[in-house]
Formats: sequence, C-alpha cells, structure tokens
Amino acid sequence: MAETSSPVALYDEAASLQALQRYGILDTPMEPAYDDLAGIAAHVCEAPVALISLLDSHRQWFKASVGLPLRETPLDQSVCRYAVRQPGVFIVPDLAKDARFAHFSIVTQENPLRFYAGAPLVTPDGYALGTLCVLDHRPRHLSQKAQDMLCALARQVIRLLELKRANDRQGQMLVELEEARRQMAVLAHTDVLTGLANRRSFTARLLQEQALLRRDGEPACLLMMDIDHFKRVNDVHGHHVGDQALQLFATLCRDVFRAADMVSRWGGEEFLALLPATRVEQAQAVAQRVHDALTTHPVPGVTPPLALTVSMGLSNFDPLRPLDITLRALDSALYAAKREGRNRTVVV
Ligand SMILES: Nc1nc2c(ncn2[C@@H]2O[C@H](COP(=O)(O)OP(=O)(O)OP(=O)(O)O)[C@@H](O)[C@H]2O)c(=O)[nH]1
Repeated sequence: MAETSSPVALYDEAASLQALQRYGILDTPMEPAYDDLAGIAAHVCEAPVALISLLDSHRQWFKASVGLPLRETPLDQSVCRYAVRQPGVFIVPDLAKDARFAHFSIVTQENPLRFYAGAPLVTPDGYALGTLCVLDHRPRHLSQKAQDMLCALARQVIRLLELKRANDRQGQMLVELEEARRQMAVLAHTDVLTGLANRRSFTARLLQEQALLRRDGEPACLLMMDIDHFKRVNDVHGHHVGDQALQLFATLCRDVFRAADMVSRWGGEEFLALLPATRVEQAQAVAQRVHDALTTHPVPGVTPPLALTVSMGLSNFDPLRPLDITLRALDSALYAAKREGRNRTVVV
C-alpha cells in the first residue's frame, strides 16, 4: 500500500453524502465526458478497469465504468470506501492478500480483480465523494507518475461535477426568472383588487378586437358599468367594505358573463365589458342578469344587508368608429342612466 500527494480529503459519512447530493449526479445517465476521464485513467495506469465511483448511503454508484459491466455495488463490497478515508492515492497491490477485501465478490469471482488504486474525488470544500479508481486482474503496483496523473484526472472529475452544478443552478435561475417575468406580465395586465383586466390591457384588447371585427364583421357590444352611490358605501361602511363590494361585483361578473366575454376594471368603481359575437338585445339580457345578481348577493359581512346597484351604458361595438368616440358615447349613456334614477341600463 502506498500514498502520493493529493488534496486532503475529508470523509465524514453524513456530510460527504450531503455534499454528493448537492451535485444531483446519482442515477444520471452515463456521459461521454466522464467516460473519457475513466478511459484516460485506464490508459495512463495500463489497467483494464477504471471507475468513477460515488459513495451513496447504501451503495457505491458508478458514474463511469470502463471494463466492468456494473453501475453499482453494495457499500460493504466497496474498496473505495477505504480509499476516501485517507489522503492520497489508496493502493492495494493484491486484494486477495488483504483480509479487508479478500472476500469481496470482485476478488472471489471468476477472472478476479486483484489490484486496486483509487484517487479520492475531493470537492472544493474538502469533502471526499468517492474515487476515480483503476483495477487490474493481476497483483501489481502503480508508478508515482501514474499516481499523479490519477489524482489530476480525479480533479477533472470534480471540475465536471462543479460545472454540472453551475449549469443546474443557472437552469434553475432561468426557470425562476421566467416565472417572475410571467407573474410580472400578469400583474401588469391585472387589477390587483379584483383580479380583472386593468384599463391598460383592456384598451389593447379593444383595439385588437376592433381590427378583428373590421375583418369578419361579427356584431359585438360594449357595456360600461358604474356602481351607484359608491362613495356612500365607503363613507358609511368604510373603505374596507368598499373594497369588498368591488370584489363582489367582479365575482358576480365572472358568473354572469360568458367565458368569451371580457370584463375589466376601467376605473375606481367603473367596469367595462366587451361581449364578442353578441347583439344589443342579447347584451341587454346580460346587463339585466347583472342587475338581478346584485339584488340577490348583498355585500358580505354588512348588516343590515347592503345590496349594490349599478348603472350601465350599452352600445354595439362599431369597428369603424374611433374607439374614443365609442367610449364617449358609452359614458354619455351611463350618465343618462344615472340621471334617470340609477340601477338601470341605457342603450346608445
Ligand atoms: N373602497 C374603494 N373605493 C374606491 C376605489 N376606487 C374608487 N373608489 C371610490 O369610489 C367612489 C366613487 O364616487 P363617485 O364618483 O362620487 O360616485 P358614486 O358615489 O358611485 O356616485 P354615482 O356614480 O353618481 O352613483 C369614490 O369615493 C372613490 O374614493 C377602491 O379601489 N376602493
């Protein structure tokens, strides 16, 4: 048995296992980069077998295996387990003559392995994860030069593992970044209180819809809705109840409108809905359903029960008319509804 210089390895079963798990390498497929290093180790050490062996909790698992058709063996059959417990290359000139290993199946099998040399795989923070080892069918030794090369190759294995970890981290960061970007896009398009589309995103949608309508000529309607005496709700019951009332209104809209319709929070207590493929008479029926839903769904947690009412302006969506003119007409219809006593819909 002999040693050469190599990084000082710390083998602490639990900590080393934890360090190994951080690389996420166990049970990954064979990869040419690791196979190459094992192949070079076999060549440099003139050995028929070379392994990149990682010490798991109950087994040694081979990331690369040259000349041995195995991916893992039980831990109690592992020579590498001894190799990681000491600094430098661990060499067993004849496994059959070493009481610790003579009974191992690699030694007792047909065409047994007799020689072992393993360089520990030491992480930058000093944990030994396993070994890069070579084995031979005959008892022998390993030159100092070859031992140095084995250590150098072991360091390259660690570099590959570090690279993998950096790539994995980068991949994870990209996933997180994409998720944050998606959430920001949603937030940019959504009214936080009600979860409805905000005015900005809805304006874009209206312009889009206008272009579509110009092409296919389908009827569509716009419905401007404004909760009546909402200032009073705030003043009498507090801002918190006012917010709840807005949320209730949004929830009822989600129930009343069809999935193809789109409702937005246009301003404070003002909501604008687009009803594609809908004629004015059909939209009037939808508006009535909103009025009805409000009478049967008072604002939660308020006594005596507080039922909201809403005034609405309704018009067909003429794609040939500039959007601001359409919106102004809707506004006028809405204020006509207010003037006429609220809780009603006025059609332009
Ligand atoms: N709680 C709450 N109140 C809001 C919000 N946005 C706007 N408001 C309030 O909505 C009220 C709107 O009041 P007005 O524009 O006077 O209209 P109104 O009281 O609904 O009266 P009419 O529209 O004429 O029926 C104001 O008191 C705003 O402060 C909000 O996000 N939360």
